[in-house]
Amino acid sequence: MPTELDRDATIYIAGHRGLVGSALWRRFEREGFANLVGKSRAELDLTHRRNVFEFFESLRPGVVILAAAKVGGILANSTYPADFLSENLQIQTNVLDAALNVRVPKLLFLGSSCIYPKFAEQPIREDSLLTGPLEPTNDAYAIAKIAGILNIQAVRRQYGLPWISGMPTNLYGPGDNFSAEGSHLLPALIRRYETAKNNGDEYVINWGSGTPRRELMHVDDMAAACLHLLENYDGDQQVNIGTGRDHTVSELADIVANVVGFEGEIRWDPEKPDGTPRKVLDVGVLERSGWQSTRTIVEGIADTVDWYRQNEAEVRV
Ligand SMILES: NC(=O)C1=CN([C@@H]2O[C@H](COP(=O)(O)OP(=O)(O)OC[C@H]3O[C@@H](n4cnc5c(N)ncnc54)[C@H](OP(=O)(O)O)[C@@H]3O)[C@@H](O)[C@H]2O)C=CC1
Ligand SMILES: C[C@H]1O[C@H](OP(=O)(O)OP(=O)(O)OC[C@H]2O[C@@H](n3cnc4c(=O)[nH]c(N)nc43)[C@H](O)[C@@H]2O)[C@@H](O)[C@@H](O)C1=O
Repeated sequence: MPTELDRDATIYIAGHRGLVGSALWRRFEREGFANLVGKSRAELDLTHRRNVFEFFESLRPGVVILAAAKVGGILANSTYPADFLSENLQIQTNVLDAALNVRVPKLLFLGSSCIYPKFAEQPIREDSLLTGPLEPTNDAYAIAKIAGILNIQAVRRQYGLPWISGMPTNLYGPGDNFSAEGSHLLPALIRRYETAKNNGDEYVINWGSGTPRRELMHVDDMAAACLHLLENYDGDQQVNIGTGRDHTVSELADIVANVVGFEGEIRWDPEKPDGTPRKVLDVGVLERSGWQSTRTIVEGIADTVDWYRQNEAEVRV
């Protein structure tokens, strides 16, 4: 049963300065929500349990979206698994417990497509969760996210609150982290190619073999899907959020090269991890609920390259 969110509700977007949180903020503002609340990590560190409880007791939000997490690309995840597991468990347990304490009526928890088994049948359906071993480069992060899904299901069962979970595919867009070592594929490529073009370099070196396939979604589409789910979905099972279309890393690199205008050679570094060979989501549940992604990958990358060029001095690196 669709339920429109009250445009005057107090909506706490945890992680509102990140890639996802800032896109959610833009989307909700555009849709007329008047009481959005965000706190930077410096203002409220979500690993500090007591502070998180006090914040929720004073704010008593009507809607919470949990987009705060320790996030990084394949190398960051495989180099710092203990940090990814511990910080994410702390952040989400504190936020979900504090939200339960004041009985927040609507809540969306965000995980990631890496929760699914490394060799899950493609496209990956929601019910393939916990049917096989995880991809080792991000298993610690994935376990924290799986705990979050179970936390939402447990609250629904024990307390009857209509909280939900969304599992986005790989995302990109304005506000991304463009760090050379810590970022995801697309921001890394955009910065590398733009720098190479500006420096007149003859070649760039990308990671791995270029053969893995990835599904990439523009973060503004993902934010629209999140609002849609909050208004149109009330179920126990996590919902995949993606486009349902994927490309090889090498194809994505060629698109970035074309959009940026880099004409040099592309080399590959086999010492860097490839990660899972393929993870394209089955987006049937999302589409049957009434939302579908329409932006093409070329449009999305062109938008992000424009944003990068206009904000190069301030991007996160
Ligand atoms: N990026 C992607 O490709 C994908 C992301 N997701 C999910 O989306 C969510 C958001 O990711 P994304 O926006 O990319 O990540 P970002 O790194 O861009 O943003 C994360 C945000 O979390 C905040 N944060 C981190 N640690 C703490 C803390 N201890 N206390 C308070 N705030 C904290 C940061 O705050 P501050 O800015 O103040 O430091 C930042 O705003 C995550 O749950 C992630 O799993 C899912 C699939 C793919
Ligand atoms: C969203 C998801 O993101 C992470 O998983 P991932 O999909 O493997 O992430 P990625 O974007 O970093 O890499 C995708 C592919 O791209 C190749 N690749 C080439 N060149 C660069 C490059 O320069 N940087 C990066 N990062 N990758 C590169 C790289 O070798 C790999 O084959 C999870 O850890 C976890 O955080 C998670 O949930």
